[in-house]
Amino acid sequence: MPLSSTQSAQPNVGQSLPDAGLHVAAMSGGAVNDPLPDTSYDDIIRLANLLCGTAVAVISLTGQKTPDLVLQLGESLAERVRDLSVWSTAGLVAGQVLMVPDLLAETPPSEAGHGLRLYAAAPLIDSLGTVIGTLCVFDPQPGQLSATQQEGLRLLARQVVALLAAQQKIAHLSESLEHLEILSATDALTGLHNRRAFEQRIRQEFERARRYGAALSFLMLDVDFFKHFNDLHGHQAGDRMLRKVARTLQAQARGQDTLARFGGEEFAVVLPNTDRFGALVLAERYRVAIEALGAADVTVSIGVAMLDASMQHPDDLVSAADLALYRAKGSGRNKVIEAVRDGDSAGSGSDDGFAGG
Ligand SMILES: Nc1nc2c(ncn2[C@@H]2O[C@H](COP(=O)(O)OP(=O)(O)OP(=O)(O)O)[C@@H](O)[C@H]2O)c(=O)[nH]1
Repeated sequence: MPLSSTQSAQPNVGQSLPDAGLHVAAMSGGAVNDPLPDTSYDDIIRLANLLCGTAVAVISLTGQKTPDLVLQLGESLAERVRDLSVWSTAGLVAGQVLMVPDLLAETPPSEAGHGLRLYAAAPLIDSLGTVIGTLCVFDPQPGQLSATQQEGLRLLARQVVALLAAQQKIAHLSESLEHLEILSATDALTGLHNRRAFEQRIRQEFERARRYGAALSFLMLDVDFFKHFNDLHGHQAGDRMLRKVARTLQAQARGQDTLARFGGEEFAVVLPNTDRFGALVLAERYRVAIEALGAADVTVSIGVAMLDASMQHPDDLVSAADLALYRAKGSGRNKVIEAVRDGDSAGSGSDDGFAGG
């Protein structure tokens, strides 16, 4: 990945001299991400050329292969730059600028086709004192950098290191932030969405469904007699069972559905674009899957609610499902019961539960 884009097309320095003022930036692949604008590196490269009166400037990171360097400088010159850096490790570590007044004098004629003669490199030294690369300048004319130019190049090299460090810090921070965001939306016990993430999702889906007239259904599930399970097997076994229930529900869920732990032994499922029949079928599938676990007779009761015109707030949908769940509990548990719908007099779905299929 280049630290900066080239100002013009890739220079073929193996065959012709680059235009005066041309600058090139290169680095070994993928060491840093891109949160800082590449123009920062462009500016440094431009400054290096202005300061030194040179034609080409390159930021090169060592330690890895440098395909971009090869691409931009040509095989033979890239090789030469690497060799020079190796030769001069001692000088570079001391922070000195390495200068070769005439590369031609040091290069076998067969490899001198790049046409660049003056070469000077300031080391990029990280906070541990390790040389991590160079900021180098090249020119088609042989020559020398003055003491002031060398000092300027060294200072610019320090700015490159500062930019790289800032870039790495930003990348690290954004990784941590991403991790925190995931953690803050996840239920620690089951790995499902937590209540907070659920509330955000149901709000979004509620608004979306009302705006576009789309179907939206919601399930509230509660593990039956879970207090008894805990009393019998202990709280830790209870935790394991909740994880198992969560995994089982997850295995049945579709990609668009949001499965969350609502609290305690209660789970919630938001079903976008799902009508009444689809929701009842899904709920029955969940119920059967938990029953089929055959684990210590663990079952779930499920209340099913659909968005209707009377509902003004996501809580209305949740309350409707909650009431249906209450009826499922009251009518024997291990049941799927549909909420009373707008316009129903006595409510739909008998308390005998839904027989899906
Ligand atoms: N192990 C474990 N138990 C929990 C957790 N959260 C809630 N519980 C338990 O779940 C039980 C819920 O009990 P109740 O609300 O009386 O309901 P129930 O026993 O499932 O009975 P019904 O819902 O009426 O079928 C309580 O004993 C809670 O302590 C948890 O994270 N881990």
